[in-house]
Amino acid sequence: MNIRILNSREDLNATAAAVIASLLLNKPQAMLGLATGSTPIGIYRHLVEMYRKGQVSFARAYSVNLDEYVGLPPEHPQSYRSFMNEHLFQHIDIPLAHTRVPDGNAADLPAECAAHEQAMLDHGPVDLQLLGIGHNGHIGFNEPGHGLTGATHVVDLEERTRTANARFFGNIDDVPKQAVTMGVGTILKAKQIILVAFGADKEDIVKQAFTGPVTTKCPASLLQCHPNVLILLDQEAGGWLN
Ligand SMILES: N[C@@H]1[C@@H](O)[C@H](O)[C@@H](COP(=O)(O)O)O[C@@H]1O
Repeated sequence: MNIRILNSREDLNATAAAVIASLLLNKPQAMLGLATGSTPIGIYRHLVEMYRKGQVSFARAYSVNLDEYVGLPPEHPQSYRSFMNEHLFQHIDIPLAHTRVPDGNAADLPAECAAHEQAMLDHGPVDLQLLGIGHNGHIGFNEPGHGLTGATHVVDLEERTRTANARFFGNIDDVPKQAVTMGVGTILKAKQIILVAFGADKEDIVKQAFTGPVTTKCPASLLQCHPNVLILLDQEAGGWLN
């Protein structure tokens, strides 16, 4: 596990974008595992800028997203499909047919979960998985528990997670109670993982996840078992290392 503290969020965003761009230079058909939430927005902005300057192309790349809310149609403004279109896909040259966000509105959710896993078999494995971290240590929507499900599955969201994400919906009652998420086993199959965290409110959970015990009570701690993880932190989230 390689932990780097960057001087600013801009440095952090630029560093993560540069790692993704250099992967695509070496392997244009790479499969990217992508994340949502506020954390990756700046990284996507950098990638769009690099694309506009001709420094990176996604024309042959594939992408697969970590998660999606259950019950939101893809065109819902708060769906993660809408998020990805708005912040990345509609600004770059990735063919939309090469992008996969779970369909949380599918009539047969177990079949949708299986199809998500199959996409990673067909075009993967995931070469690089980008991750944020929730305040309770969740990755994707894998909430802390006595056990974790390995593969893509439907999960009940913790109230704390719904509250944290209510800022995007305006009203806690509008936040879905369930999500489809890659499992921790799915995430650990990625060849390389970059976890990004910024802000003082992430300091405690980042410290716990990467210096504490490996435990399902903190799903991000399982990343300690992966051979190729890069943790990128700003000064605040990495304050415990100073
Ligand atoms: N499912 C997402 C995660 O993929 C994300 O990493 C996390 C942190 O979000 P943020 O980046 O907004 O702090 O919460 C969300 O619930």
